[in-house]
Amino acid sequence: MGVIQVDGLVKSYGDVRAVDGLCFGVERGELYGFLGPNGAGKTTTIRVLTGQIRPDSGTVRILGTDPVADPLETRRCVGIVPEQGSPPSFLTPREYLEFVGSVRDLDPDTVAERTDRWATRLGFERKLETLHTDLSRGQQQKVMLTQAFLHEPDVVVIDEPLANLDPLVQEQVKQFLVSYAAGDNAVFVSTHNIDVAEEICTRVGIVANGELVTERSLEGHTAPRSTTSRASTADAGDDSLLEVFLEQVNETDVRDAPSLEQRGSDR
Ligand SMILES: Nc1ncnc2c1ncn2[C@@H]1O[C@H](COP(=O)(O)OP(=O)(O)OP(=O)(O)O)[C@@H](O)[C@H]1O
Repeated sequence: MGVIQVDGLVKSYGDVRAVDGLCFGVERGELYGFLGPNGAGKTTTIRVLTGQIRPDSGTVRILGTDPVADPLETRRCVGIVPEQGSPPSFLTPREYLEFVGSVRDLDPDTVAERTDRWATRLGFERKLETLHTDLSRGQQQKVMLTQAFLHEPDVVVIDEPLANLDPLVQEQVKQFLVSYAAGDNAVFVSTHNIDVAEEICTRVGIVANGELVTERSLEGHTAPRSTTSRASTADAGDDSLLEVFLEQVNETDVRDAPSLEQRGSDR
C-alpha cells in the first residue's frame, strides 16, 4: 500500500461531480504530479486528502491515517500547502512558525533553527519580524512552504508549489522538492505547469472531469511505480508530457478546455 492511497473517491457539489471514482497511490521516494485542466477536480482531491472536506464515497489513507475519520491526526503527520493558502495577516513569519512548531510538538530550539534555515534558503530572513499583511504574495508563499516542511513530514501535499515565486526561488524549491522526495519521503504536487511537472516529477497522473485518465512514469526518474491505480499507465516514450496531456484531456469531455497559456505561468 502506498503512503497515499485513494480508492473510488467521489465528491459532488450539488449536481457538479467534481471527483468521480478516482483511484491512485503514491509510494515513498516519489514526487507525484497531479495535472489537469481548470475544474478537473485537483483541489477537491487535495481537500479530501488533507481532511478539509468529506467525500461522498471512497477511501483515502495517508501514512495509514484516515483524513475523513481523523483529520487532525492526518494534519499532524502530513505537510500541507493549500491552494491560495496564506499565513495569518496579524502575525509575523517567526510568530506563525513558532505557533506551527508548538502545534506540531517541536521544541523551540528546533523551530528556531529550521525557521532560520528555511528563511535563508528562500530569502525571507529580513522579513521574519514583518507582519504577513505587509508581505508580498510570493513572500507569503515562502512562509507557507516553510510551515509545511517545519516538522519534516514523510508526506507533503502542495497545491501549486511554485505559485508567485520568482525564477531563482522556483529553482531552489524545485531542487528541494526533488531531494526531499528522494529522501524516502513522498511529495504530491498539484499543478497546471506541465514543464515543471516534466522536469521534477517521478510520475504524473492526469485528471479530467474528476477521473484519472492516465499515469506516466517520467524518464530519468527512478522512483517505484504504484501498482494500485486503475488508470492506464504510459511509460516515458517519445511523446512530450504536453502531448500526452492534450491527447488524454481532449479524449475526455472536459468542462473547461485546458489553456496552453497556463504553460509556463506561475514559474
Ligand atoms: N465549493 C464548491 N461549490 C460548488 N462547486 C465547486 C466547489 N468547489 C469546486 N467546485 C466545482 O467542482 C469542480 C472541480 O473543482 P476543483 O477546484 O476541484 O478543480 P481544479 O482541478 O482544482 O481546478 P483549477 O485548476 O481551476 O484550480 C469544478 O467544476 C468546480 O466548479
